[in-house]
Amino acid sequence: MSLPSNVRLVEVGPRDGLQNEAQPISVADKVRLVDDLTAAGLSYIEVGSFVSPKWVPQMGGSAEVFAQIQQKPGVTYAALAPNLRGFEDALAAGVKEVAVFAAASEAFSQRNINCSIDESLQRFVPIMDAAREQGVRVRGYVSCVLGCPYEGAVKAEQVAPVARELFEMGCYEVSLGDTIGTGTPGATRRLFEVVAAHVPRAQLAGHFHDTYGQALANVYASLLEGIQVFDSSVAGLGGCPYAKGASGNVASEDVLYMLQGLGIETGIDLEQLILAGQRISNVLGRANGSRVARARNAV
Ligand SMILES: CC(C)(COP(=O)([O-])OP(=O)([O-])OC[C@H]1O[C@@H](n2cnc3c(N)ncnc32)[C@H](O)[C@@H]1OP(=O)([O-])[O-])[C@@H](O)C(=O)NCCC(=O)NCCSC(=O)C[C@@](C)(O)CC(=O)[O-]
Repeated sequence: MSLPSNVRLVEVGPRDGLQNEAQPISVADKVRLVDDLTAAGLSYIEVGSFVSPKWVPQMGGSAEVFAQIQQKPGVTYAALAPNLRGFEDALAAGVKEVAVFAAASEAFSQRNINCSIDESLQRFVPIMDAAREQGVRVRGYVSCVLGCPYEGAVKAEQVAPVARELFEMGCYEVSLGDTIGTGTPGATRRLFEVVAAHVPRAQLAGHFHDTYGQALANVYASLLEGIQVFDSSVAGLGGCPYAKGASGNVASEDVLYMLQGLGIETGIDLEQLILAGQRISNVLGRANGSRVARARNAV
């Protein structure tokens, strides 16, 4: 299969990135991050989550963040919603696109959202109904597609029915998450081969964490499988509060640099993206997790 000429990056830094931070991050800093990402030309930014603040305190201020960001026409500003309550709160905050999240592993589902995989899928049905009524698009996630922190190996055959269910209930796109970053390019290719028999490739996305240093290689393996949408996190921010030791998402700057090298168009400005990543890294007081940004900033 030849490489695509266009790729869409879904910037998850403000949500997947910041949700795992122990230190408080002000609404103003979150807003500035989202505005910086908009300025860099991202067309899709996951801004926050409408989940229980007892479970993920860092996402508690998502409504305020939505109220203060400068929304640019044509850019999607999305939020996670785990249940109807979250969906309604998101709607009240003016959110126009939400994401629901399930898992391919029972143990992870229980730890992350306190219910079984089946229960979670049933919980999404009223969200889908309400979203259809309100004209809100819904994206779906499946976590632990290449490994689970509690159950170990996860087979592609476990992932496919969950992805299909999300797609059939109305998710326009299903993002497959390597939550703990254990996947390798061979396993990634096989995953997409198996899942693509149930969900069209054009409706699948890759979401790779870099815990084992495989994320960029897995993005490339996915490109070879015809996947054209990738979730990434500026400065490689992130982790998952329910996956101990999980490191950040693949850094947006690193994915963009690779895509530019492959002649693949994204519409994103690398230098502006590096500025956005460095600014939030300074706020967090930590080293920038993007190798491209570190190299550029060292020059
Ligand atoms: C799903 C629940 C709420 C179930 O949590 P629960 O305790 O089973 O829910 P409940 O219905 O029994 O409610 C308990 C309390 O939460 C409140 N509540 C209930 N719903 C909401 C809501 N929407 N917003 C705010 N509050 C809410 C509810 O009102 C109640 O409050 P109390 O009476 O105790 O004061 C909880 O488990 C939860 O919020 N989990 C979120 C976990 C999370 O955000 N994880 C990270 C995102 S997933 C991820 O990162 C993976 C991904 C997507 O990036 C892909 C990958 O890498 O794999």
